[in-house]
Amino acid sequence: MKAIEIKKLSKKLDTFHIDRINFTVPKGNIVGLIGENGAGKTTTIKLMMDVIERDSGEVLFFGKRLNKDLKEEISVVYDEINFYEKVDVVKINTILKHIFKAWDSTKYFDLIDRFKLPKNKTIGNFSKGMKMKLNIIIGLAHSPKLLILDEPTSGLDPSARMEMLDLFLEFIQNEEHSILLSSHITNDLERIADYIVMMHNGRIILQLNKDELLYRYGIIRCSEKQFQHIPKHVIFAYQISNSIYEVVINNAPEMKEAYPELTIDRITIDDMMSIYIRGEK
Ligand SMILES: Nc1ncnc2c1ncn2[C@@H]1O[C@H](COP(=O)(O)OP(=O)(O)OP(=O)(O)O)[C@@H](O)[C@H]1O
Repeated sequence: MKAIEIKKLSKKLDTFHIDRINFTVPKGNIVGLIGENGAGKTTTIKLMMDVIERDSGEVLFFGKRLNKDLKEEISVVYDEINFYEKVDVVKINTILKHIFKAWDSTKYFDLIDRFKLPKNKTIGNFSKGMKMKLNIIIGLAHSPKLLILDEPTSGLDPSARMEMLDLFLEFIQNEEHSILLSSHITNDLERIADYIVMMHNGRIILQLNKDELLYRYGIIRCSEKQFQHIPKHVIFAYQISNSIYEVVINNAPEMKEAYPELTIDRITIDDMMSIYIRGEK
């Protein structure tokens, strides 16, 4: 079962084009959507949720088009909070329990305590990180099956980030829950994501199981002469700095056997993205 299935989703904005993107979020999994600033991650999420009207393509949640009932089962957390400024967390509970059918006040206050958010301050006096935590807590307290998070950890300090990642892992434990999470912090995704979807210039350039990605992809640092021997079809991207070629390849295990003289290092998702963005394809 797929929690999300996106088929040929397209949208032309002024100078930017979301170009026939396809990807899926399998139920019970965490999918990390990564890409540089302006790659189109937020626009994609807004198109999925009908916040922006799409030109073409289809988005299915649990096999169905978005409707009122489905919206109850999906939480979308954007990286901004803008309408709760004058109230405190207690008042938010009072408001939202009347809005969401499945609002869980106990879960909400448990998480408020767990993340040490003050009960006596209005949200306008919260720090950016505190607002971000609150946003995520609200997202979880209306008991969704699917959580969609846009840059959820970017304003958090390292210990809060780790705690939030643990919370996401707890959320998917029952195998009925799924997460789509956009982030620049690829370390976070390496830690928790089951699948990685890479976006660049409004297109999906790669989607793969994370373990397979880290197993299959590798990085070769070599001379130009050695570079000429690397079969072109295994090259994902490369860049040249100070006459050293840094080459991202898509079949490290086979290349290690075929070219034992080459040193093939493990790759990070950061390296992959930055060489793809700055280098040659
Ligand atoms: N309403 C709009 N009208 C015109 N262009 C837009 C609109 N919204 C977004 N864009 C453009 O779409 C592109 C993608 O923006 P988007 O916010 O989706 O990127 P992103 O991957 O989420 O970036 P970031 O990591 O910086 O948040 C940008 O070039 C942006 O200027």
